[in-house]
Parts: sequence; C-alpha cells; structure tokens
Amino acid sequence: MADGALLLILTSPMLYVFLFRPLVVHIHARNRAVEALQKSKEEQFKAMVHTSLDGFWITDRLGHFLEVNDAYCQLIGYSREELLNMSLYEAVTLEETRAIKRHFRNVFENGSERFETRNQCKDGRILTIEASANYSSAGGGQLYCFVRDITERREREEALRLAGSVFNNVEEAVMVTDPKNQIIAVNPAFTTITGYASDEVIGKTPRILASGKHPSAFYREMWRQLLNMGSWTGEIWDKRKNGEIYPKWLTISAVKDEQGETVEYVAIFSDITERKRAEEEILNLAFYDSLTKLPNRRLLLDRIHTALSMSARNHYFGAVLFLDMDRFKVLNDTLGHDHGDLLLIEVAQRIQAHVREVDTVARLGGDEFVVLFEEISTSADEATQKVALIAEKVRAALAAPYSLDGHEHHCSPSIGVCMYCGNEESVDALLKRADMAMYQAKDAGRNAVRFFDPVMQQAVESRAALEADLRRAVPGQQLRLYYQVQVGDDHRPLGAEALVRWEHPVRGMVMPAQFIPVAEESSLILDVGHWVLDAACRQLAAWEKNAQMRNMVLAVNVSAQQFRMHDFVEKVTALTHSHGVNPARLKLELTESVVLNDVADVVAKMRALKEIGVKLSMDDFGMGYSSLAYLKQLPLDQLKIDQSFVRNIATDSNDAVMVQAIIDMAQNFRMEVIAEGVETEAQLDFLKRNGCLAYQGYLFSKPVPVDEFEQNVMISSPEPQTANFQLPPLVQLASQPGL
Ligand SMILES: Nc1nc2c(ncn2[C@@H]2O[C@@H]3COP(=O)(O)O[C@H]4[C@@H](O)[C@H](n5cnc6c(=O)[nH]c(N)nc65)O[C@@H]4COP(=O)(O)O[C@H]3[C@H]2O)c(=O)[nH]1
Repeated sequence: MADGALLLILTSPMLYVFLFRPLVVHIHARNRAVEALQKSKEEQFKAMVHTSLDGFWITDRLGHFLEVNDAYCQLIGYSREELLNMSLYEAVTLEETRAIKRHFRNVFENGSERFETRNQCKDGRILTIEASANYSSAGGGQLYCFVRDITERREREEALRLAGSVFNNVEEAVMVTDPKNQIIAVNPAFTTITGYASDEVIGKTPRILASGKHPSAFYREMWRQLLNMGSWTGEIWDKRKNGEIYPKWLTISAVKDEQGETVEYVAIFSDITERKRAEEEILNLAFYDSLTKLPNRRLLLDRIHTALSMSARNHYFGAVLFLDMDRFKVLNDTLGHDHGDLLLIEVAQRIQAHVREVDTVARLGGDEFVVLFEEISTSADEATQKVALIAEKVRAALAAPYSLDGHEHHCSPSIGVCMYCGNEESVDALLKRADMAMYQAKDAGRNAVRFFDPVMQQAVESRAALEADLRRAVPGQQLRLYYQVQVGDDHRPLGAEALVRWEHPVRGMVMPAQFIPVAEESSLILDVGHWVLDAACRQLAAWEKNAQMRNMVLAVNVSAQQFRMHDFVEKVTALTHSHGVNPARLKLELTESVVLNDVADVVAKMRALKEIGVKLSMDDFGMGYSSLAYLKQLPLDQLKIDQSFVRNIATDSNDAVMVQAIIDMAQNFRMEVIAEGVETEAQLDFLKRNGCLAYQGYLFSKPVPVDEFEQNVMISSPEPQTANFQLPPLVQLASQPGL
C-alpha cells in the first residue's frame, strides 16, 4: 500500500471510531496486561534478589552501582545508599581494579563470566568473593552479578594446601594413626628415615618400628602421658627397615574432635643419629684425649673428686698412680712424633690391660698418665700391698720392648703412687704428691715405683718457701757480694771472683748452693744475675779510685739463662758505661751449659762481649760435655779447672791426668788457665809444675766481704802488684760466719 493511502485510512474519522479506537484500546489493554505481568515479575525478581543469601548488585557499564541487595550491603559493610553513590571499583582492593576491568570486558563480550575477586569492606577487611556476572543491554547496558563470600573456604583450602605441602616436603617424618593406633598416613620423609614405603605400613601399628631397646615400662609411661596430657616428646631408639637401630626425636600428639574424642594421633620425628654423633664428639673432645681415647685431665679430676667423696663415706682406701715414660723426649726427637704417638697409644693399652675396668686410666698430656684406683680395701696395709703389686705389674709391662712401625724401642716408666682415704686432701694435693713420688722414682734411677714420702713433701714445701722468700731478696736488698781472691804463680792477687750471698732476716746467711738452683728454676736468676753484675761493676768503679785495687779483675758468674737473654750484651755494655768501668776489669765466668744450646748465637754474643773488652772464662771446665769441637770456636780468655779435679790431683792419677790435659789444651788454644778449689800446698805444687799459673782456693782465702778482701789485698801488696798475697791465715778466715 502507498503511504498516501495509509495516511488517508488512518485519518478517516470512521475508521478511527470503528477500527482504530478499539484496536488502540485493545493494544493499551494488552500493554497494561504485559506491564502488569512485567511488574509482577520485577517484584518477584526484586523479592528474590533482596531475600537472597548471596549478595547481588547491578552496575552500569562503568561500574556504578544501580542496585544492591541487603546481603551484599551486609557483606561489604556499606549501606545501600552509600553503595548507590559508589562504583564497584571503590569496593574492590586497589590491586583488583585491573582485573575487574578485564572481567567487565569479558562479560560485555561473552554475556556472562564467573570470576573471583577481592572486595574491601568499609572497615578495611578484605574478602575473597566469588562473582557470577551477566550482561544485559537494557538501560544502556547493565551488569547483574551475584556474589558470594568464599574467604573462609579459600583460607581453609590454603591451610590444607599448606598442610599438604608441609606434610610432603617437611624433613621430619610424619605418621598419622587412628584411635586404634593403626597407621593411616605417612609422608615421604617417613619413608626416607625408616625405609618403609607408605603401603608397607598403612594398616599396621607403629610397633613395626620398635627397636626392642626400650623396656615395656618405657612405652607404658609414654602412653600414660599421651593419654593424660595429650602429647609425648622424647628421644627413642627405633629400627629401620634394614634392621639398623637409630635414635630419633619424637613428638606424638593426640588430635581431638569437638567432643574431645581422640580422632587421630600424629607422630612427628626426626633422625638424630648425626646430632648424637656430634654431641658425642664434643663430649669426647671435652673429656677424652684424642690420641689414646683415654679420659683427659678434666675428666680425671672430676673422677678423683667423686672418688674422694665416696671414700669419705665408705672409708675405703684408694690410690693415684702418676706415671711418666723415661726419656720419652729422646724417642720423640730421634724417631719422630709419629713414633712417639704410637708409643703413647701402646702405653695406654698396656696400662689398661693391667688394671680393672673400673679403674680410671687417664692421660694428662705428653707422656704423663694417671691411674685412679678406687675402693681397694678398708685396710691401709692391704690397700698399699695391692697397689704396690699392680704398680709393679704396670711398670714391668711398660718396660717391655715396644715394636713401633717395625722399629724395636726400649722405654720404661717412672711411677709415683699416693694413697688416699677420705676427702681431707684436695684433688690437687693428691696429684701433686703422686707427681712428687714419680720424681723420686726418677731420681732413684728411673724404671721404678715409689710411694709418696712425707719427708720428700717437706723438702718440696721448704723449697717453695725458699723461692717465695727469694722473690723478695733483690727488692729487699738482702743480697751481698763476697770476694774470693785469685792469685798468680807468685801469689800476687790478680783479682777476685764475686760470689753472691743472701743475708736473709730470719734464715741468716744463705749460700748460693742452696738458692741458685731455686733461682735457676724460677727464672729469678735473671734478677739475681743482674743485681750481681750491677754490684760487681759498682765495686770495680770504686776500686778504680784506689791505686792498690785499680788493676783487680773481677770474675762474675753468669747463668745460662742470663746469657741467653737477647739483650745480655747490651746490658753488660750499659752497666760498664753507667758505672764508668773499664770492661777489661770484668771477667764473665760462663759454664758449659751456656754453650750447649745455640753455639752460633753464643759465639756471636761472646765476640760482641770481647769487642767491648770484657774477659771470658769457662767455669767448672772438665765437668760437662766439653768438646774440642766447640771449644776451639769459642773466643775464651781462660779455662777454669773445676775444683773436683783439683781436689784429688795429688792422690788420684785420673784426676791428675785430666788436669794436665786441661792445662795443655788451654796452652794449645792460647788461653789462660786457672785452678779453683786449691786447698793444699801439694795441689798448688802439682799445678805449678804442670804449668797452671793462676789459682783460687781456700789455700789463699775463702770468699770474704769487700772490706776484708781489700784489707787482705792491701796487706799482701803494699805496692800495686809487687808483693805476694800473704796467705794463709786460714784459721782466721775459716772463722768468718756464714762462709
Ligand atoms: N771446698 C772448697 N770450695 C771452694 C774453694 N775455693 C772456692 N770454693 C767455693 O767454690 C765455689 C766457686 O764458685 P763456682 O764454681 O763459680 O760455683 C758457684 C757458682 O756456680 C754459684 N754462684 C755463686 N755466686 C753466683 C752468682 O753471682 N751468680 C751465679 N749465677 N752463680 C753463682 O754458686 C756456686 C757456689 O758458690 P760458693 O758457695 O760461693 O762456692 C764457691 C767458693 O766458695 C776451696 O778451696 N774449697
């Protein structure tokens, strides 16, 4: 139909009344019905949406909320009014905005999408949301979306995932059992540690792992704790599938349900073999000697301490045996430390083989061993007899030849024994006594057993007291110098030997033989030696002013320790300078022990001393290990024949020959020679006849204080070096106190 015709029809009044109007009315009615239907559907939809337990929202294409239900408002914490003024982008976390845009695009393109997002509540909480969105083009395009809070579910899943990953990856073995104690799950670490795969143990009880090392009472106690406290933790020995028994650290926990009923037991354990080994190693290092595996000093002291307390309670006698291998150092130095070590191991084994298992054999260090015997007997006599027997057996065993790496070696022990009963003596004192007895065994010629002797202890104690006093001697100005004249063949005084004396306020005059060895051992000799040198130089300086004394040469004893000091030469130089003394008036008497050490160093020092003009004499010559080899290297001015040879020259042909030889040697090396300890005319006569032209001894004078010495010199030589030394008024000299 043409457009004009239709227009005509529609505009015709008749048509309008009979056809169009009813039609319009019909259409209106139908539309109203449709509208009503639609309205009721909307109502239904609204009701459904608002009563839904899930959240629901509608947004426009840009995400502005157009509608939200109560469930969503409750979920997110905003009111409906607030949300209708917000966009979805404000209700999600910042990190989610990009994802939301992507989801929107997908929904626009595909009509719908399910996705997961993170909403941020008004109070800041973050919720994991599962969203199901649909697109409608109505109203310019809208998104309808049902949302559900799945935060808890996700957290549970995550926790489970984590637990699963822990279960599978953890280093500890995990074993889960049901309430009847049947294994229901094990993790891979369980298989690694025990050797059992899960299908080999599931359905079985954990008894399959038991080592049999623990008594049933141990397991009863474990279960008692597990049932009462809900858990048990401890160390336990179990057995691997391959039969190996190993220690593990185990925690068992009972898992209960809401009613408090145990639903599972979870056992978590780790293999502590390595840890125990390391602990043992540390313990061994701390308490055992690494070479011989014997207890070390620390453990020994502890054991002695306990033994003394026990003895105080049960009144049993015990003993401490201190032993040291004779000349072990020589073996170590000659055969090497490896052989030394082998010997010590063998010694340890031999001692152990001859004592009871309960006795403690310990190594103190070096070649020193100690055996502690406990509870030998309540009778002192019986205990001593028994210990003497064992000690002798040990001695004999240790003195038997050793075969060390193919070399046969002979070595013997010196053994000191100290008995004890009760705990009145300290551990230290006991060991010291045994040690002292051991030294007595050494003094008795080695390879011997000696019991502690109180007299010996007395000697040691008085020596210690002497040392303590000696420490105060130099600062307390208690030392004195005595002078013993040295004369030439015409008896003219050539000089003197300075000999130290100690004037102790209580002990009186102490002779050097008593205190010099103590000083040597305690290094006090350095102080004493320095004092002597200083005093000697001061005396020489004083004599410089006296015409009759000016030419005196003063001999001073120098100990090996003193000479070894790196600055010895400097000290001598400084002393001669500071006192303004001509060094040629000072003669240092060295003993053979000085040169025994480092010959090159000794020679260098001697040369340096000679360079400044100091004279050098070899004291006690003939006594030591004098050898021509070193003698010719030493820049000596004089040899001093030891008084022990001089003493018997008139009666003992050996000594006479020896003295003759020394005199010849000195002459050959162009050295002076002086004899000490000349007491008789016969000795003097022999010496003179054999070419010894200088003397020192009681025949001329005992060592005397300086005044007396000066007096004697002046009497004997009114003019310097012209008259003979007028001697001997020996009876007078001998009456000097303290000489
Ligand atoms: N029987 C006998 N003895 C005689 C005779 N003539 C001298 N004597 C003694 O023999 C010792 C000689 O000194 P020495 O061999 O150096 O032996 C010295 C020396 O080794 C050491 N000594 C003394 N003073 C010192 C010192 O200042 N420093 C050091 N390091 N040692 C010293 O002490 C040792 C002993 O000194 P003294 O008791 O003074 O003993 C002195 C002296 O009194 C004699 O005719 N008959």
